[in-house]
This record gives sequence, structure tokens and C-alpha cells, in this order.
Amino acid sequence: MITIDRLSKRFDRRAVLDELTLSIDAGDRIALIGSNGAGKTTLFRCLLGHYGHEGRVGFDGSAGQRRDAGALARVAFVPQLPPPLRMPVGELLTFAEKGAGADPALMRDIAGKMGIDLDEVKKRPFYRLSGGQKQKILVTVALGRNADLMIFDEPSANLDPAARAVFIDLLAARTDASMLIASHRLEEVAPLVNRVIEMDRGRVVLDDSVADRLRAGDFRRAEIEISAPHEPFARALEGWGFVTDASGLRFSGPVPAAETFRFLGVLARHGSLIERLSLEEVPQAAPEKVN
Ligand SMILES: Nc1ncnc2c1ncn2[C@@H]1O[C@H](COP(=O)(O)OP(=O)(O)OP(=O)(O)O)[C@@H](O)[C@H]1O
Repeated sequence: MITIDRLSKRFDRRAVLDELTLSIDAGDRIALIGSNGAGKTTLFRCLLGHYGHEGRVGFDGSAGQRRDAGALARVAFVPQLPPPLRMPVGELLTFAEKGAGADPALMRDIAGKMGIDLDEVKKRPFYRLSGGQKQKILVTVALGRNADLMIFDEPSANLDPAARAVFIDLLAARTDASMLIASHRLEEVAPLVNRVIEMDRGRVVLDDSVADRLRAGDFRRAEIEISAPHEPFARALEGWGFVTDASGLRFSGPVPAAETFRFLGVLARHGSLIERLSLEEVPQAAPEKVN
């Protein structure tokens, strides 16, 4: 989908990206981690054609320096710092609809889930919203689009805990798009991703992919015991196709290899309940139902 070959970017002769090489494939959901100043935002800006650079960035096999407008139209981007747009929110949403194909009904639904009533804010200039409200509107626009790749730069930094949880659930539901998410909260985005890339001083220092160890189609079998019956936990595991015994305390079921992080994220939300957990690899086996 995207091939990055020896990408370098200097500011005042200081290398911020240093011959960075990486490829992003369709279906990749990547957490991009790294300390402040590692170069994550600069990488996004180079990918999106906002900055000139050395090296090559190719979308879908093309390897030009200039981004093809058609390719970029399939990328949704939520920046770390919202731009100081003076236009009213309503105008921004219309722009997203007419210019980027965002679905108004979907945007209304997403905004509502994150606690924003679009009718209430539509006349307000975007730049006058609070930091969290701006981020919610930008996330609404990004998720309202039918993008192939979504790039989020610290997407939940300004969100309150409730909105953050909703946001993570909304991202988890978007299994159709590839994602590249820069975050300092790996534990938060881990449930969403199947690949973790760490940057340090403009280079990739770790690229860990669940799919490298377990092939697509592989499964793990999870056995879980909880301390007391818990309806929301049982419902969550039911959604994963787990079965429970008569006591309501023991659960077992298959976890697709590529979904391991997301599964562990679901468990983490109920961490205090869990007495015992085992997660065994079952390579090359289709999931069998446990009765
Ligand atoms: N427009 C610019 N002009 C000069 N230096 C810049 C510019 N943009 C970024 N830098 C520098 O490049 C380095 C990398 O910045 P970048 O924003 O890419 O890091 P980051 O990994 O996203 O960090 P953070 O986790 O703090 O968001 C920093 O030292 C920053 O000061």
C-alpha cells in the first residue's frame, strides 16, 4: 500500500528522519511509538506530502516524490494539533461531505457517540471549540469517510476518559481500513493493532508484527477463569465466540492470531476480575467450538 524507502528529512541541517525504510500493507493496523521528538509527526507529514524530503514514498507501487491526489484522497488524517480553522463547524462538515465523501449520517452518529451534538456546535467557529471538542470533530470527519488508510497522531490526547473509551471502540469497529496510530499510550492502542513500530531519532528501531510469528489464519485458544460471574464480561466474550461453563466463571474460545492485541485489550478492561488466563498457540488449526 505504501512503500517508504530511505526517507530523510532535515530541519536546519539536523536529520529528523534518517534513511527510514518501511512498508505499510493493506490490513496493517500499526501503533507508532517513540519518545518526544523521535520523528513520528514528521514521518506523517512527509507521507502526506506536507514536507519535501529525500528518499521515496510510493503509494500503491508508484514511487514519485509528489503524492498522487487520488491516493491521498483515500487517506484520512487526524493531526496532533488541530488546525486553527476559522470556518464554522457546519461548514467543515459540509466540506468533508462534498470534498472527501464523508457520510453525514455516519458523522452525526459518531459525534453523538463521543458526546458532541453537531446541531449545537455547527454555527461555532472551529477554532473556538475546546481542545477535546476539536479532536472529536476531526475524528468524526476521519471516521465518517470511507478511507483506506487512517493516520491518527496522538488521537486521544485531549479526550476525557469516557470519550477515549468510545473512540477506541469506534476504531476497533473499523476493521475495513488500515491504520497508523502514533500514541504514547501503547496499552490503550494495543487492542487495535497487529503491528507495533518504534521510532528513535528518525529511524525504525523495532517493527513487531503478530503476523510475523503467527500466520494469518492461525489461532490461539484462550481459557479464562474469573472470580465472580460478571454479565458485561460474559457478553464481551460471547462476541468473540467464547463458551462458558455452568458456573459462569470459566470461558474458553479461539482468538485469531492477528486479533491477539485487541483481545488482550478487552481482557485488560476487566483485569481485576481475572483469576487465571492461558493463551495457547494452535497453529494451522481452524477454531473448534468447545462445549
Ligand atoms: N517545522 C519544523 N521545524 C524545525 N524543527 C522541527 C519542525 N517540525 C519538527 N521539528 C523537530 O523535529 C523533531 C521531531 O519532531 P516530531 O514532531 O516529528 O516528533 P514526534 O515523534 O512526533 O514527537 P512527539 O511525541 O513529541 O509528538 C523534533 O526535534 C522537532 O523539534
